[in-house]
Amino acid sequence: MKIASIQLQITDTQLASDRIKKTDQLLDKYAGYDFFLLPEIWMTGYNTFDHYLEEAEPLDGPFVAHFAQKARELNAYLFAGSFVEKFNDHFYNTSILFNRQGQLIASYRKIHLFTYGSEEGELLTRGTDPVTVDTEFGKVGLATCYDLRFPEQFRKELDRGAKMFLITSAWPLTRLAHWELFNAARAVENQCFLASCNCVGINRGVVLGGHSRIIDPWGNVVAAGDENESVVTAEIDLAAVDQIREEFPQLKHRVPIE
Ligand SMILES: NC(=O)CCC(=O)C(=O)O
Repeated sequence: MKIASIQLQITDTQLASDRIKKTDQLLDKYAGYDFFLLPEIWMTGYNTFDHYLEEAEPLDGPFVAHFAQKARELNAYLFAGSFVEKFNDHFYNTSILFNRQGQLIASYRKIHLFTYGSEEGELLTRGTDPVTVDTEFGKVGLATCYDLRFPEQFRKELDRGAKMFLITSAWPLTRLAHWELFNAARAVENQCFLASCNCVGINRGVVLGGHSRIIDPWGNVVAAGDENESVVTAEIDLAAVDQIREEFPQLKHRVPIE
């Protein structure tokens, strides 16, 4: 599987339409790849909380339609990151995954909303269900940024058969050490691949940390970004998951703890 994590730069002066245009251009540049990732609430800007409600869209709105078409054009899986979803009178931080035909095969509403210096928890409703979904490469589990701190969500996804975690993020540079640690820990403890997509740039005074990663089930960082806009790429084979689980069967040694 050829995978590309599009580590977008977010600045306060960009228009949403320009962000989409730039993203389309970056995606087109990597046509031929099998799997793409984009960051968290990148169209609005994660820290642009005063725009959340006005820019929110339903799941059958233009944002989702646009990237369904893009996945179809690219003939690739596209984890288009997250956007502010409006459903009835509620708003969610919802990430979306399309298959090669442009079908929306999974949507995930962020469970652990971030409240530390963030308005996310006041504006949005939290999701309740972890999400896993089959792809032609194996089952993947979805998660969003702050979720990384909650290993039980990833265990649940593992127990549902996940072989790779896809993480969409807007994680700040000030806690880069935590980001690197949790990316690796979630991969190693579950013997899964993990691919993450973080943004870079300065959004409402918050310096975003980048360092998107692709990590194998042994914890090796196969590819990683820095603090600049870039596309982090790798070629991986999810068969390595079964191989490593067989060679080092830690998951068989779990003891139920009440
Ligand atoms: N967007 C987020 O969820 C930020 C999470 C974060 O900054 C942290 O966990 O630290």
